[in-house]
Amino acid sequence: MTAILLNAQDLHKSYAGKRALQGVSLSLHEGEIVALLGPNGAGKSTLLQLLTGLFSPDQGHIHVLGHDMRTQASRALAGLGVVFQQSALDLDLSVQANLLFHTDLHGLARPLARQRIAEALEKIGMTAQAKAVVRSLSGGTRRKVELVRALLHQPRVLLMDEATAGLDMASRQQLLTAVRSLAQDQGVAVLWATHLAEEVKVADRLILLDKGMVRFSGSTSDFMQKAQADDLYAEIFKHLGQPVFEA
Ligand SMILES: Nc1ncnc2c1ncn2[C@@H]1O[C@H](COP(=O)(O)OP(=O)(O)OP(=O)(O)O)[C@@H](O)[C@H]1O
Repeated sequence: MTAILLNAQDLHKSYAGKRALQGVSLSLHEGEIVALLGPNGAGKSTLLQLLTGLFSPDQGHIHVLGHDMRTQASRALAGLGVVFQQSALDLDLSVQANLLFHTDLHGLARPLARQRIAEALEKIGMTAQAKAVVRSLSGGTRRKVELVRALLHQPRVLLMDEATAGLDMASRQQLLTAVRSLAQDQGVAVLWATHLAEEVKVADRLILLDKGMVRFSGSTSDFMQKAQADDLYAEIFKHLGQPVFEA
């Protein structure tokens, strides 16, 4: 059995009395990609906000690499890389300056940081753009910088919230391939909130959230069977499109 890198137990969160999460538990194992699905308002963003330490749950616990998000936040956060839907880049700074800002936050020594940044940019063919101001880059290129940024401190867990928003098909494919190899080659555990069939396809497991509760956790084939008997699954199934389950 592979190691559990992230473990969330019985998470509850309400906003002004409105329940957004009602007892959500999940774990992410080394090297697996888990797709997080759910209709609008299901609680996906809330869950990711709790997992990334942005907010505290009203009840429940989150451990990253065994570190409690509440009492050992900096250790827990050191194990996490995050790509949010909204950009975390400063548009008026260069690519390099943005990346150095992130490595400084994580306490990486500058020589090591510069080396990692140079290697990462080379890998995605962006060496020539290291000095470019982020505002001058296309949306897709900015997303690639976001992913590089999220990985510079070499986290063991990667959380992605609709991370391919705004990418064209080719760029999305590149990102999928990069994430797949992170999981396979480096054992990174990935939680990927998405609405896109092709992203679900690379997942090892699906978690379906609805009305703040986990309605399903399992393989795509199990999900498919449920879709034949349950309206909610059928709806998600229809929304994602059948090709996702043919692979
Ligand atoms: N800051 C907030 N204040 C009040 N209610 C909120 C807040 N954030 C989320 N909610 C409510 O909590 C519930 C869960 O919302 P959340 O954004 O987590 O869902 P989601 O699955 O990410 O939805 P979407 O797919 O539309 O982004 C919704 O009913 C939403 O209206």
